[in-house]
Amino acid sequence: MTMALVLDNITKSFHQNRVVDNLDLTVHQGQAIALIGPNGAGKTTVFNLISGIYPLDQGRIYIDGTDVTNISSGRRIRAGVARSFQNVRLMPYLSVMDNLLLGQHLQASGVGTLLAPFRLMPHNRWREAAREALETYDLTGMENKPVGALPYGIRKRVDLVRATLTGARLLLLDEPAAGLNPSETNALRQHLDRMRIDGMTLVVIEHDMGFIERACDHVVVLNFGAKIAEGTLAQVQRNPLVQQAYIGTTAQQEVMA
Ligand SMILES: Nc1ncnc2c1ncn2[C@@H]1O[C@H](COP(=O)(O)OP(=O)(O)OP(=O)(O)O)[C@@H](O)[C@H]1O
Repeated sequence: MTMALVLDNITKSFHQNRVVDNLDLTVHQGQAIALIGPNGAGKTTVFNLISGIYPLDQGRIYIDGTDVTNISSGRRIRAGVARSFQNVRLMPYLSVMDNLLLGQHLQASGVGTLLAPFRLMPHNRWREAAREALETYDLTGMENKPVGALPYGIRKRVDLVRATLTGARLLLLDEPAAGLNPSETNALRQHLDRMRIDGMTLVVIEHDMGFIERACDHVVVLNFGAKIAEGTLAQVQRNPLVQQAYIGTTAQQEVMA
């Protein structure tokens, strides 16, 4: 099975604070992994390390078998990593279509980027791909609407479509279900399943255990930057180390449910 992501013994400290501690993680292509842990456990930092925002202190990161440890954030995007943030980062005054085209434009390199402003070939091809993706993700008819006027759940879905259009094969999702109502959450799960069928690999930071149970097949638990458990959600919920890590936290009830 192809390994979409390998974290090989990665470590990161800020000043004297070891935030990611000798972390090993392997994610196979098409898998959806949840990264959970109490506040401050290091989850966002792991995303920042995978996407190349911060350099590692130690260890190596492989994406699709390629060692990306020393390559820039921009080149990692071209290597197939996309990220969806908790606060949707789209241009609110631009239409859905323009946001999607902008995403494709920023990701592209070489001749395509040069030709795009002149509305030559790649631009039309991108527009066609964007239209198809909008249809696939149940957003038909939305292309001319300004993003800022759309309900939050729809904006999040547009953000997901933007990520798929970058040609990403590994998607890092930061609390994708936060702020969604139950029917939007259900639709999100179905869309993520579809992305996986298409070969996308997902790593998800999420606090909603019900969502994790339905959307992810493997759960990794961090505490103080170290992996303390992994397995199915039921397995990690039964783990005494996990229960101990969450004691006294606001998420205690959810994790031990
Ligand atoms: N750029 C930085 N400089 C210094 N400390 C940082 C930096 N980024 C993160 N940290 C620290 O690293 C630790 C882990 O933070 P991180 O945001 O990765 O945790 P988290 O598990 O995502 O938490 P949460 O669930 O609250 O979002 C925290 O103590 C945080 O203060």
